[in-house]
Amino acid sequence: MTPEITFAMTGGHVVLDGRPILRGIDLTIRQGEVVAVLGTNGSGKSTLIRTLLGLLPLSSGTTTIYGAPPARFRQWERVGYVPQRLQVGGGVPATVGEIVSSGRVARRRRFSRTSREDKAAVAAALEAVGMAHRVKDPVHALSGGQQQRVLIARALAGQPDVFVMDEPTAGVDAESQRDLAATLAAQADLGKTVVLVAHELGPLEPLIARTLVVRDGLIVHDGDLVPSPGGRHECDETDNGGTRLSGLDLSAKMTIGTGDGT
Ligand SMILES: Nc1ncnc2c1ncn2[C@@H]1O[C@H](COP(=O)(O)OP(=O)(O)OP(=O)(O)O)[C@@H](O)[C@H]1O
Repeated sequence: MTPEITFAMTGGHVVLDGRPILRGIDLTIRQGEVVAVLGTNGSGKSTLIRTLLGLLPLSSGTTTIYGAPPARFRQWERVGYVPQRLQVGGGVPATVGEIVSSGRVARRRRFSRTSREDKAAVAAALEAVGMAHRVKDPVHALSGGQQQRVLIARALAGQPDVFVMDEPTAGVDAESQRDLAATLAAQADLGKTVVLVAHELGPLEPLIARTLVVRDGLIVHDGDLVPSPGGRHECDETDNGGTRLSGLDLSAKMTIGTGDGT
């Protein structure tokens, strides 16, 4: 049976502040795929994943999450989003435990109390990112990399069907990157979809089955990431949309680590 379609975008254009940022994206991601979105700063990677999630509106084209346009999508418990940065509003100091527990909200019935299942999922997620010992600490007392791990735990706690991660390894130390790779490998084995934006794949690289390269708001490559003799990585040349990219061109534009994420 063909896997369910997680995301489908057709002719996706996004204009921000009068500037075209996405300029015609056609993309289908099926359940169980592990996809890396690569590209230079400002190429449109975050815009693409935020638009897939309905956080930014299309100026033209269509996009769906599990078959529904974002505005009509109701199964948010199926989606785990890890944004680039932690944003805690209201000036109230939230603890690590509270942030991770908030990942369960979409799963809970309105006004229902935290269940044993909720507590177990939160504890397992904190354990997976090595932050269980900081559960009572305010998130603002954590380093950037630790905050990133808390955001990953929040997504894990929700036990979603798809993880959408915007630079999940940014600022995260090598050991924690390896832990994340192991965690995501286990999720992929469970048939979860993973879409992640990265500048350096590091230990995540063996998981990646498909690579999208975004340049100037277009997907200029959709396919494998192939190792180059120099130890760095570059994409093969069967790109999408008629733009032919040489490996040299790409590796000059992107830094894709090959080693332990250091
Ligand atoms: N809210 C916004 N209003 C106006 N322009 C925006 C907005 N958000 C992003 N942009 C612009 O859109 C372009 C693409 O930004 P985006 O964040 O998608 O890039 P990116 O590929 O994720 O970059 P990075 O690797 O630096 O995170 C940039 O030129 C950016 O300045």
